[in-house]
This record gives sequence, C-alpha cells and structure tokens, in this order.
Amino acid sequence: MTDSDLDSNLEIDTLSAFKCGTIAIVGRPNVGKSTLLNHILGMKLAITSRKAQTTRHRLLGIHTTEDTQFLFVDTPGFQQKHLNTLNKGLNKTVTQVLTEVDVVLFVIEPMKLGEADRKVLALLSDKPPTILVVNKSDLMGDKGNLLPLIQDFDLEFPFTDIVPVSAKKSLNLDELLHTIRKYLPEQAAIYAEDELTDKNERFLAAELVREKIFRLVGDELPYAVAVEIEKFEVVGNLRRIFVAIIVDKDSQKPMLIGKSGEKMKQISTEARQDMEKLFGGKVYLETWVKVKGGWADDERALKSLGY
Ligand SMILES: Nc1nc2c(ncn2[C@@H]2O[C@H](COP(=O)(O)OP(=O)(O)OP(=O)(O)O)[C@@H](O)[C@H]2O)c(=O)[nH]1
Repeated sequence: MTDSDLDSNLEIDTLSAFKCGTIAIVGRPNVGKSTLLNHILGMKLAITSRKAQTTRHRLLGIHTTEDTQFLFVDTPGFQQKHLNTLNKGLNKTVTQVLTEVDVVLFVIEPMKLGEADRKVLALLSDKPPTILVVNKSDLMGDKGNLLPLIQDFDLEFPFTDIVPVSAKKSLNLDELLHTIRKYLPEQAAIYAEDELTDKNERFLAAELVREKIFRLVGDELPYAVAVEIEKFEVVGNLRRIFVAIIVDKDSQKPMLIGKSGEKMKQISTEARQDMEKLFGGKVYLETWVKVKGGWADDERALKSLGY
C-alpha cells in the first residue's frame, strides 16, 4: 500500500465517520422556527418524551441520516414581561441550553435585524458555533438583496456560517444540515431511528394540547398555563383523553375559552386531529379549564406538573 493509498483511506474514514450532536433553534417569534424544524423532520412529530431521554436537555425532534443524527433541543421561550418563578427558571434554562449545545441556529427573516431579533441575539455567546439562518428566502424577489443584509449581520455577531433557506418550501435544507454536520462531534447515534414516535402517549397528548394553546392564544397567557392529563383510556382503537388546562387566575379563563367557547373548541379540535394522526386511531378528547391560584409561583406545584 502506498502513502497516497493510506491518505485516501484516511479521508474516506473521516468522511464516513458517524456524527451525532445537539442543536438549538432560536429567533424572535414568527420567523419560522417551528416550520423549519417540522420540515427538517419531514413533518414527523416535533416532540418527544422528556422522561425517556438520555441527553441532558429536553428533545424536540430527532433527524437521522446515513451518517448523522441531529438532536434538536428545546429552548423554552425567553420571557421578560412576567418574572415569576416559572419564567425565571425558563430564562436560566435558555441561556444554559445555548452554551451547552453543539450548534445554535439563529433564525431571522430576510430583512434588517430588529429590536426583537437583537434581544435574542443578546442571549448568545460565541462558544457554540452559531449559524445565521435567513428563512423565508422565497419571499425575496431578487437574490442580490441578501448581500447587503449579510454584511450587516456579520458586524453584529461572529456567525460561523450564513445559510438562506425557505422552511415552508423546503429550499436549501440539505445545505443547512450539511453545514450543521460540520460542527457535530463524531460519535455513534444516541437514539434508535424509530425512537421519535416510540414515546409515552400521555405525555405526547399533553404536549399537543400545550402546543395548540401556544399557537392559538396570544403571547402572554401560555406561561401561566399547564396541561394535566386527568384520564387516558384505551378502548380498542379508541383513546379517550381527559385534559385539564390549568391557569393562574380566573381572569385568564376567558382568553382560553374565547367568545362562546370558540377558542377552546379550536384548541381541542386541532389537538385531537394531531393526536389521531400521531396515534393512528380515533380520539375522544375532553378539555376544560381549571384555576389553581399562584401555581406558576409555587415551585412544588411546578414539579408536580412536570416542569
Ligand atoms: N413565505 C414563507 N413563510 C414561512 C416560511 N417559514 C415559515 N413561514 C410562515 O411564518 C409564520 C410563522 O412560522 P412559525 O414556524 O410558526 O414561526 P416560529 O418562529 O416558530 O414562531 P413562534 O412559535 O411564535 O416563535 C407561519 O405563518 C409560517 O407559515 C418560509 O420559508 N417562507
């Protein structure tokens, strides 16, 4: 075997080494973080059980390819308005998560950075490599417009890479994954490929209701809301699920329930449809709102609700 044979063998080894690591997706509301994750995961479920996981952080989704396992971790929303115990805990978690992952994706829309973007940017350190993901590139008519923007961004933060994508149209997502891969450590996969759906259904049902509340009710309420599965019965292919949505104060009830119960109905319908898709069978879902005064300030209550 010649030296050059050896070199090329080494090269093949490095190229095919399996990589596996954690990624956090951050950005101000509405830039398309969830859409991006859902499209990377191929519309598979973007949540997994927090109980059965072996990584330190709560996982949102796993994407496994031939040579890489991408573990997307949750960074609970950064809140400044209401600093109760829960929110303080969440803020601490987000900054901690952002120093512990292997790569951070900072997502923006193709326009100059605004105040809300800068608030998120202020949470980042230059420790894990941070990729600037310019989402919604499909909305940009002339690609040349991106250049002056990129020069601006470069001055604001030492991004390691800049990748334009369209999450909604699944454009350039392969390039993004390829860029992320560069920064993941070489190690074997932590999860089996089918792990994503092999989770506790009670937990997943609660997550789906929580997700709908986040989506359908304004910005302020969700941090004062917890979701408790009171009963979960399986009868043949039918699941009967009874869910209490817990709020802090009576005054928060109308926000959730909406005019003549419209909001609550929408939350339940959309959550039920997702559950049926996920569980592959019919779901009977009953939801109601319960007031538990001061729950967000009571650390013991938080623990009992799984925070
Ligand atoms: N045109 C276009 N719209 C997009 C794209 N990605 C996301 N959107 C839209 O942008 C809106 C916000 O997307 P989300 O994925 O909910 O944004 P998010 O950052 O997760 O928002 P929060 O949950 O509020 O933090 C939705 O209406 C998406 O359909 C894209 O690539 N192109």
